[in-house]
Amino acid sequence: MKIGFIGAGNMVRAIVRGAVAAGLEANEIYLTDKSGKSAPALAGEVGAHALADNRELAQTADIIVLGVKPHAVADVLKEITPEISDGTKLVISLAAGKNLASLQQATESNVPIVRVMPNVNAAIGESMTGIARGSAASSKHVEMTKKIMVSVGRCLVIDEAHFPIFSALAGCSPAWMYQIVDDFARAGVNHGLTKQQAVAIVAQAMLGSAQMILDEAAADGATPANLIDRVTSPGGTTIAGLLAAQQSGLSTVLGLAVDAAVARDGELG
Ligand SMILES: NC(=O)C1=CN([C@@H]2O[C@H](COP(=O)(O)OP(=O)(O)OC[C@H]3O[C@@H](n4cnc5c(N)ncnc54)[C@H](OP(=O)(O)O)[C@@H]3O)[C@@H](O)[C@H]2O)C=CC1
Ligand SMILES: O=C(O)[C@@H]1CCC=N1
Repeated sequence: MKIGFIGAGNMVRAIVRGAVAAGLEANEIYLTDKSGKSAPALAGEVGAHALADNRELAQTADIIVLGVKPHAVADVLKEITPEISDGTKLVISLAAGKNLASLQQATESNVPIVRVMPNVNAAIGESMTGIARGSAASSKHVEMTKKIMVSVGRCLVIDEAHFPIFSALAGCSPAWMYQIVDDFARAGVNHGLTKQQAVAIVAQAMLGSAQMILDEAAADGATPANLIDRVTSPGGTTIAGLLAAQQSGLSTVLGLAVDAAVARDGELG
């Protein structure tokens, strides 16, 4: 199965690197870009092929992944429509905010389209990816999409109505997690650690905490709130820090970040 990626930016690089590391055949991957630089660079790095234009890519590939920014998606779909209008090729869109109806409208109604929301942790096989099926796509197309995305992390087939919140919690949140680590690390620097020491300490704490949340939920249904109670000794340091953070609006701030991302998602469509 030949997979063509239109766009070779941050998200496509993450998926291609992760998928090739997981065993996807690089020789079956085709890439295009706008500048003529990023696709050859990525192709050279992993052993894939860079092609000169999107129509050639659409002719060549069996699965076409739209990896351009949301505002460019409709034009790219129109450009490749002559190559995909017979409905034999699967189109996968990564674009935030572009719903299945608008994607379908930008091409022929029989073209199978699957909408996907991955995240950049795909590069290390740790994406959390949402998948929704378009009106012309079959369960076989969903399985084909899952096969690619499972190679770079966990997948959930979700109702398309949940894409905006999924996009905030899974697509955007890595940036927020990186910000949280950076903020904690700066506080560590303020207390005498080097930035490198502080980042390593906080990143390991975040990694271990995420794994605990998943493992404990699977083992006995423990929630993050249950885990918090195990750390907060009565009269201790953790409860002092937790209350200070809550009094300064930590929960409100995180909720506002999610609300802003969901609102912006609605504007991109
Ligand atoms: N970044 C992320 O964490 C996530 C992104 N997404 C979605 O993925 C998509 C890509 O985002 P991201 O990778 O961050 O964006 P980037 O800006 O990093 O990459 C966009 C890519 O599209 C290429 N491009 C632009 N126009 C064309 C065109 N007409 N034909 C071929 N290639 C073109 C650019 O080429 P060139 O390199 O030459 O400029 C670039 O390689 C977006 O729709 C976004 O919503 C989804 C989930 C997470
Ligand atoms: O910021 C964005 O629009 C994209 C979608 C999710 C993560 N990055």
